[in-house]
Amino acid sequence: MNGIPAVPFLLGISIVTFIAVSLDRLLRVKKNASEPPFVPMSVPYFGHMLGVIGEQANYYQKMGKKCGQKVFSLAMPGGRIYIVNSPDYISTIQKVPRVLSFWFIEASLTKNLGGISKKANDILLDNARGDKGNNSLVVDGMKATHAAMAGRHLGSLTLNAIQRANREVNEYAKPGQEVELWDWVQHIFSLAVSSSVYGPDNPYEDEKLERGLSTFSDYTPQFLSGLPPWLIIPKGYAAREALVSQFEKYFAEKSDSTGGSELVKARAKILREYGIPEPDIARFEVVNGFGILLNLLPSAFWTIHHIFSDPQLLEVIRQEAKEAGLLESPDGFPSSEEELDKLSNLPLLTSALKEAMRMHAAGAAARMVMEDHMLDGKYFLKRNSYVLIPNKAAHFDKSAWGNSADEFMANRFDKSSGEKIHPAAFRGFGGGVNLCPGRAFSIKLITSVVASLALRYDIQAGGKGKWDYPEHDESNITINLARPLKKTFVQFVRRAV
Ligand code: HEM
Repeated sequence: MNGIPAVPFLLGISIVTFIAVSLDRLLRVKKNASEPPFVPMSVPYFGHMLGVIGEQANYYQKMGKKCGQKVFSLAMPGGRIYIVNSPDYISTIQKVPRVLSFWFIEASLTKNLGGISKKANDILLDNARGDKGNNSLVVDGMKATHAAMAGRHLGSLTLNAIQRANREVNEYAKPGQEVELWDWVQHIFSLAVSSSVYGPDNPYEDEKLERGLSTFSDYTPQFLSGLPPWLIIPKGYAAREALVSQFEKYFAEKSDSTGGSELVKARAKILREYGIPEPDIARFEVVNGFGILLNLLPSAFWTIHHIFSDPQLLEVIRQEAKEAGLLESPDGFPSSEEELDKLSNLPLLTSALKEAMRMHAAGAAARMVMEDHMLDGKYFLKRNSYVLIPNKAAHFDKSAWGNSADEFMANRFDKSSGEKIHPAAFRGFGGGVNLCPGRAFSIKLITSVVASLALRYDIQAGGKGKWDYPEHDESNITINLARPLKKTFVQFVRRAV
């Protein structure tokens, strides 16, 4: 031991070994032989975590290709996540919603995301696992939401949204004026949806708040980290608190019961019945904004982009809208609940919307494993782990969509085209008991605006007159679709009808 004293040297070795063994115990995943195969990683313990941080949901698809498996495990420090890239297994997952739970995830994330009080969080988490019977705030709240978006409530909600969209389109589709399409879409659709949900005192009438919801949601991972948001993400925190303060005013002035839709009334009612403190109701509603608004906006954007950038498709959509009788409606928008039926006669436009949602999917649906479970009798899933279902993987699966999976085919979802679609391969609105209750509303609103635009306007791309592909911004983990990365400048040109 030339020059190095033996005792400190051995002590040093022992400390390093002790730390290494302790870290290994802490970070190593004890695998069960029946778990989905684990994909090896290049950086010990942290490789997959770094991959997910760097590439988000695209990393899951990459690992699927690397290991050649549709169901696989990624070891994370101290745990694992399961990735399901197969429509067949998605169907299996949907059959056990209480064991592989979306509702539990929603409940457990609301505390940090919405900044709700301890009392509200305790009420929300009480029986969120479902082991004390069937009732809990999260399940009863979902049931109330689904009921408020069905039957006659759905008709009035949809009509109100469409009428507001009509007003905004007339105001903001000014011929000869150049607008940025994503900006325009966000404005028209945010106001249409939020005014129909919240009524005359709609907090999102203030454009700063309307855009603030996106800003708030962009910081979701940081909110979920549990670190003080006012310190680490002052911009996201300020955006959330500005919304909360406007919604506190909204509920304090009873704007929900005087002018709000059945949806906002039903949700506030169930929160009050469970004893949620009044200031927390505003916080719950701000988080609900993600579901109500954020997926709808890119769905509308990509539908408009695909249709108006393709003159042949636009012409067929125009013809379809005429045949559905929309030319006889004021400005091409249904003006009564009976007239909403006209929107059911737009099979190609409805198909093009779903195809746009398929092509531009992002993110992943998440489920929590509530108890040890054998998926389809084949794969062992360990309690308290996450199952992730990347939307893109299902949407581009060639075994489900055929060789045209990578192409935009406007009529793919039109039943008359004869294409059979795997029941779990389209994840646009989720599936099973968690199927989106806003889907009929969203489809009618978007198809209504696009049909009216098609009948009344041409949309010309600015600059060189060529529609460029604006590419994907997939940075927001709460949105199921990519937002456009680059700006698209356009001009509206009135047509003679
Ligand atoms: C184009 C617009 C929309 C898209 C793409 C969309 C997408 C989705 C998806 C993918 C899910 C399932 C999540 C999962 O399984 O992990 C979902 C669930 C949900 N959506 Fe939507 N959504 C849209 C509009 C709306 C609207 C307008 C509302 C309400 C006004 C809404 C309320 C909900 C709710 C409450 C759930 C949870 C359902 C449950 O667990 O029972 N969505 N949505």
